[in-house]
Amino acid sequence: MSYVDEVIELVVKKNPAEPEFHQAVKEVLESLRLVVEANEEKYRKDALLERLVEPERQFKFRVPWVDDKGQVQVNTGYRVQFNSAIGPYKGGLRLHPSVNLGIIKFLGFEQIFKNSLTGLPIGGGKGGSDFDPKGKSDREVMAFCQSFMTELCKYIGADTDVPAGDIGTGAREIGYMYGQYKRIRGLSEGVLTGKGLSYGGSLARTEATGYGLLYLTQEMLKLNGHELSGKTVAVSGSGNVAIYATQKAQQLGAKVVTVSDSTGWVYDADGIDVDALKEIKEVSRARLTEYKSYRPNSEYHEGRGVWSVKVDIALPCATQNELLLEDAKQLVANGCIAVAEGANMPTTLEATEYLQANGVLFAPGKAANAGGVATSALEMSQNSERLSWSFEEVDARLQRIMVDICHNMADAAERYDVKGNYVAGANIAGFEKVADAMTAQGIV
Ligand SMILES: NC(=O)C1=CN([C@@H]2O[C@H](COP(=O)(O)OP(=O)(O)OC[C@H]3O[C@@H](n4cnc5c(N)ncnc54)[C@H](O)[C@@H]3O)[C@@H](O)[C@H]2O)C=CC1
Ligand SMILES: O=C(O)CCC(=O)C(=O)O
Repeated sequence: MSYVDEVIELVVKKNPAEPEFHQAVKEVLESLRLVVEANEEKYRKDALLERLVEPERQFKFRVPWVDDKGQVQVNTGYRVQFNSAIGPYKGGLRLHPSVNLGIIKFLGFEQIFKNSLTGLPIGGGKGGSDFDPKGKSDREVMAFCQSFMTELCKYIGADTDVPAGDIGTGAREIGYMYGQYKRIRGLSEGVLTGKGLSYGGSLARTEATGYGLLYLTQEMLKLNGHELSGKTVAVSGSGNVAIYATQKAQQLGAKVVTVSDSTGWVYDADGIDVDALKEIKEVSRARLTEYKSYRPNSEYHEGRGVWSVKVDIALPCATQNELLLEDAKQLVANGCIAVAEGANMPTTLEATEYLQANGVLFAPGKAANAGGVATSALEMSQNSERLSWSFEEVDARLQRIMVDICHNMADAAERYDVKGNYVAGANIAGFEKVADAMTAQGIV
């Protein structure tokens, strides 16, 4: 059996009931076959792959808090510190009822290679809780965040592990967590990113993941003789990534015609109204059913369906495994030319393979959504030097980083004779740096 297959088997055996983690490991290791074969003797002897798939450390903890009725609620908190070979652990905190250890491990594993691709010195980590912020009052969210940080603060720090936002964790939650960290540890430091602008946040971090997704998509199209301007785009999700992806796509001359949430989706033939979307999701924290009151000519549908719309480009920006094989078939049948992942692992393995086999340009999340964490690293730099850069400066750096990522993944694919396979290219380019750093630092 090949070394890659042995390690995939080991991961499944050692981590049963963690299907998302298996999926992420398979996707990465399958595309590293050629690199691993070229270095097999050394990697085997050093158990490099076995070390890569085993988190350096993981925490699971109780999070008790009191709801508005005076009832005590208990959630489970997680932080997985996956790999620090190239820098302090870095990655978001997901607050969603579906969160479990396997989901945090898949996200943490992806984060290792994504962070490496940014070219910045950040290792991979991820955390979160099965707490559901939906429908909770501000006071309840604060009570949860304070309790969560009371435990988490023992394991994080500006030079060790720097969490940030993810699904369910936005500026409000980061604010409450930062306040509690400072209260307990007495340190005003860049321990979290995505902070508010009045207490150490970076301009453009809110926009960064969505904007970065479009910078990379635009470059990928350019490399393949297409342009973004004039294209019709389907976006899924309506959270942080989806909103700013929609905004930047429209600024760059494309038309976004869909957005979605966990209960339904909107089709707006005239192009999504970003101001209305922001009002509904960022201010009122309401459902997409509200969109029709801003745009009477739009359509609202229950359930899923954004991938059934005829578009040139698809940008999945909601959650994992939301673009399935039948969706991929529909996109291909409708003439879609490119898919770029704003979310983490939104496309199943079978759907990815189908898209690639049918000539659709496919940018994997670890490259396409790396602009968020890259800008978080820029926030860390600003915190360390106790300065704030202008929006234009951060945005210009973000653009450069995304263009570089695009070229690095394309070049790595070419080097290994899989030209145009950006899944392989991103995995190879991300892996090479981490493997090199792990090797240089000895058996740890
Ligand atoms: N916020 C960031 O900077 C980054 C986020 N990501 C990824 O992007 C994706 C979206 O994250 P955010 O926009 O930050 O979160 P968010 O909480 O702001 O928005 C999440 C969106 O996904 C939808 N959603 C969640 N679960 C769903 C489900 N089961 N079915 C259908 N829709 C669902 C929600 O309705 C919402 O529209 C996630 O995969 C996240 O890991 C990736 C890189 C950075
Ligand atoms: O900004 C960060 O540190 C993390 C963003 C994140 O969670 C992600 O890239 O998936």
